[in-house]
Amino acid sequence: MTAFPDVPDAEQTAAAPRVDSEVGPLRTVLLHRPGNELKRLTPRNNDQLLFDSIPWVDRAQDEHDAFADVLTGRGVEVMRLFDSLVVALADERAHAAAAATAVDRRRLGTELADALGAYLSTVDAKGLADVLTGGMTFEELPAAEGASLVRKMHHPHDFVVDPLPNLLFTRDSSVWIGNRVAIASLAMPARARETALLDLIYAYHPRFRTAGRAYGAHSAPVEGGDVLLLAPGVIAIGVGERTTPAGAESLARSAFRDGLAHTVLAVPIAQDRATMHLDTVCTMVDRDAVVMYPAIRNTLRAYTLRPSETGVQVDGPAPFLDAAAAAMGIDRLRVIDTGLDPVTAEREQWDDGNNTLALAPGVVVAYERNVETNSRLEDAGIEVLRISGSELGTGRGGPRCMSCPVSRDPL
Ligand SMILES: NC(=O)NCCC[C@H](N)C(=O)O
Repeated sequence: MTAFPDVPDAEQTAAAPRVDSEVGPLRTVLLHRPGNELKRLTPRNNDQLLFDSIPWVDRAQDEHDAFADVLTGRGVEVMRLFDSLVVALADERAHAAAAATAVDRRRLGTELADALGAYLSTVDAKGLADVLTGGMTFEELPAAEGASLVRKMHHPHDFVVDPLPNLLFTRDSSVWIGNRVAIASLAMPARARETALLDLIYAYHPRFRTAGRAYGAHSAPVEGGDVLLLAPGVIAIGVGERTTPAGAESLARSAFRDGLAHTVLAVPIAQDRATMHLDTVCTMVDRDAVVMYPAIRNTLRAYTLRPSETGVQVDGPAPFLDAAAAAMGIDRLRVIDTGLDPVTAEREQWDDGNNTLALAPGVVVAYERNVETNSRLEDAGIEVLRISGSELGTGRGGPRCMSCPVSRDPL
């Protein structure tokens, strides 16, 4: 007898959502193949939309397909965000809620807001997903020409619905901790609407129907790129450009309350674009090893949070590597660093050399361009599966940023 009669058998036998570590064998991952939203990027809007240059979209798609192929070639089930969204939007409650998230009344005024709402209510799930991800311009809004001042005063290429080019970085918008999913609270206005889409996917996609939630999109800012599951029960949370101290504390409280963690390390990182998330400077490559930007190796510190009878006990700060090893119950965390000389290290850190995605202990996906870091990883016994990322990298994210693990086997 199947647990959910209306859920396809293949999905009922798929790995249950659960992630307890960074390196447990990866079973299922959520990716987003870049689509029309990347075609919206221009030299006028790329900074605001958090891209460093204008990607060649066809090539970015090819690179992403190759990334997905590496994962499927290693037995990983790849779920795609766009397809998952279309499945979720087939439910009319999700469709109505999604359309509402796209209508910005403050920007559009009553007449155009109503026109957009009415139009979106008529499009099918795929058409709505296209607008939600790729955005819509004033000239694309198929409403009757009225006397709307808003329409007259906007350029036809201005956005009625903003595109979401950073959906590519599925790591940041949601994160699985144990058997619960935390919808992130994204700090940058250009990404804020992403969480509404993830919220709908997790609420209405049959695969996630029974998934419990941790934390919440309306809480203080926390982005998934800052959240590292160092070991079962041990979470490191970067605090910098994106995740705030209040966000880290509140995620820690939520994880303690739900029994998902016994220790949380809050790790201050520089509030710069180059180090926007903890996973831009440090990712796990084995049960007891990280690849880390050498410039921070000796200065990275951590506050240790543990549940206490009165709430949460905060100790430190102490050197990150010591605090992490102590929390993980190991003698020491091995460090493989990015390049020998400071200039190479800085270049490869910028190009996401530290941003690896572990498929299993000692097996990672990395951008091929970070030659020095990759060879240092191999010297340390790590298998490196190289992918090209010349176009994908224009959004400033690597293999870890572009993947949200949904299921990993226990270590
Ligand atoms: N975890 C990550 O470091 N994600 C990369 C996000 C890049 C994106 N363009 C952003 O600025 O948010």
